[in-house]
Amino acid sequence: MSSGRYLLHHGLLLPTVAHTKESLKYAQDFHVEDTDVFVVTYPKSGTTWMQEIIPLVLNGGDLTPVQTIPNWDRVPWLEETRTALVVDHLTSPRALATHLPYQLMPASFFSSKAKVIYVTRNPKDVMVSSYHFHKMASFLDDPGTFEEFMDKFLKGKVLFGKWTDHVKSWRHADLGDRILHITYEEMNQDLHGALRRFSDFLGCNLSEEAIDGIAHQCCFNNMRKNSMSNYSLVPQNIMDSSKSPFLRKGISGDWKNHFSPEQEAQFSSVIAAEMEGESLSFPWDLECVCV
Ligand SMILES: Nc1ncnc2c1ncn2[C@@H]1O[C@H](COP(=O)(O)OS(=O)(=O)O)[C@@H](OP(=O)(O)O)[C@H]1O
Repeated sequence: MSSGRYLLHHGLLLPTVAHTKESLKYAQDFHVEDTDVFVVTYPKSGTTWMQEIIPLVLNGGDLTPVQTIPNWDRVPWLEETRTALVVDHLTSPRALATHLPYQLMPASFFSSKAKVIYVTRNPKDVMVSSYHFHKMASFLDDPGTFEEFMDKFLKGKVLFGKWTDHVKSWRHADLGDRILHITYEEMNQDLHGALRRFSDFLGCNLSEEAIDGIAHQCCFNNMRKNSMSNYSLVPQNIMDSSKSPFLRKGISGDWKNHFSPEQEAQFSSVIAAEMEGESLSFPWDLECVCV
């Protein structure tokens, strides 16, 4: 691991391009408002998609924010350096994103009424997406071979630590009806249905017409064209989309194009062992590699 590119925060690896000790202290001391909405994800699980969706849902489908504000300022990451710079420009209800595990949320979050939407994605597709991201992002170490990256992923020696720890921390969150769990796969399969769930959860009462408009704006092909959301504003020497676009494929199951049967078996057995006793079921549980 290259020194200087990463820092450790409570044992979690974070990229210094976006996080400093000051930004992490800022996140810890952040004053959460009851009306805040947090989009929570393990990296590569659909964060950018939710940074498009949630402002639209909260604004009744008004396209202005997603057409004029880059996603990182529209729904800033709580733990990143930019939040302190843009938070005063957010209108209420504020939408914020975070990759933090539950226990590292700001102290004021736990006593607030803020809502959370937690998006989980098949960890195999998360790993594939992350692998390609490491190839195009110059501020991250080269991922090495797929085999080497899988080893790091399963050991949690990747951004924000182990996928299993992150998912479990938020599944055990004591938040009652303040939290909505959804999967990337459900969103991909039925975006309209997901939007209705978000609208109900956030009390937005969106019309079917508004939901149609939001679904149109948020579909992969349209988001890919939106310079406020496709990371094309980031200079190529920082994110090189010729190596891999940020909005890369946007599908479920791309892992089947990357894993050998042996890798799939090893990956599944490590994840299953770490999720044992959780009694969680996910849409991808019945999939296996076809040989
Ligand atoms: N609209 C839409 N539909 C379907 N899929 C989408 C959409 N927007 C983003 N994506 C896909 O999400 C993956 C990136 O994840 P994140 O946005 O969480 O990345 S990050 O954590 O913010 O770096 C990345 O997945 P992969 O394509 O598998 O690499 C993106 O393509």
